[in-house]
Amino acid sequence: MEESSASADKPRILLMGLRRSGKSSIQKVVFHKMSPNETLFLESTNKIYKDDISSTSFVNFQIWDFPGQVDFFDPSFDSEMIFNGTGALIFVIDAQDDYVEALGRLHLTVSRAYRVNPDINFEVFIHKVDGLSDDHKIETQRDIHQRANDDLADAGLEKLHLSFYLTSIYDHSIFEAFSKVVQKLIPQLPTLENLLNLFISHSGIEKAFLFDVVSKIYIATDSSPVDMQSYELCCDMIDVVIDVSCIYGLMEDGGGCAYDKESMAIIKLNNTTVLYLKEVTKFLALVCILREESFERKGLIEYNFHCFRKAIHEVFEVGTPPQDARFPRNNPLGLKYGALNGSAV
Ligand SMILES: Nc1nc2c(ncn2[C@@H]2O[C@H](COP(=O)(O)OP(=O)(O)OP(=O)(O)O)[C@@H](O)[C@H]2O)c(=O)[nH]1
Repeated sequence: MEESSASADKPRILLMGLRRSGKSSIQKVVFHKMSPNETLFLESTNKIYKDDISSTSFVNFQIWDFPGQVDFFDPSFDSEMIFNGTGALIFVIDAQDDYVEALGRLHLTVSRAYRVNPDINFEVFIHKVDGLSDDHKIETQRDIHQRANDDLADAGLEKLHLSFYLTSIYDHSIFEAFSKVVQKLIPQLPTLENLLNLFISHSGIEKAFLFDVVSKIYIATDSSPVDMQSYELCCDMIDVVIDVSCIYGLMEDGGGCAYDKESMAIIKLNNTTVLYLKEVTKFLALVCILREESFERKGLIEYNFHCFRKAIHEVFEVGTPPQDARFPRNNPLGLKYGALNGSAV
């Protein structure tokens, strides 16, 4: 396959693992909105499948799905070319199967890749955990963690760091894990986090996520801890907004776009919580969770959102964080604080 130099420059995420471990399913569910049940009919991948998702997603990476059994000793396997320019290598282990063989393969793969490019982030997805009880999940993770690191220590590769995630395509865990993998590859992450912290503290918001709309990966959030329930709620909101927009928002001839500059939604839940979604860029949306009483200061939130959106555009356009020289140090965005009577000060 001919690659343009632009796409060759993008950092790659490699998905590797034994046959039937779930690689293609992960890719289809996260990036192509395939429903988990449909993956039962996926055929086995026989050659490297390169999926460039940058035209639909903020995630400017290529995802390479490798066929189950790559033969590293095959001369046609050019490990220099493949591992150089790789940002993250995700190794998928089927937790419902006997994983001894997978562990051997994991060791072979990461040690080979590390020798070519020690800067790769090595991520291990302990996958298909939907079939396991909670205790069994913890035990499996502990066992895989221990054995994989023992193998590395025996080979003198203590510096090679593996990160582990429990994942399944049948819940949000796969999106959450992919979010973490992608976040590590975003150089602007600390800036985004700071901007989100400033935005929520000035606007009385409890939690805010910056989402890649098409994949529902969150590329950043404020620095308060993420609880799965909040994340799931925000993912569900994106689904609702996009689905309603697809059904009722497009032109009769099918023209238009389900997600554009005008996209925004407010959902009030029956427990005094409000969900607030607004377009930030072509691919990104801000999704916030806040209390009903904070939402009384809607004007303030909208003003602060406007400043936040502008700053995000600057971060990505210029590629550098807003400079202190241009923004006062204690309030780099020019945000306004909400007073208790609802007016901005
Ligand atoms: N229970 C469960 N099954 C899964 C999960 N992910 C994938 N599967 C199933 O695992 C089977 C194999 O999935 P594939 O995505 O084809 O696996 P692959 O690793 O791409 O396989 P090759 O192309 O042969 O290398 C399919 O029947 C999927 O439905 C999961 O999270 N939970």
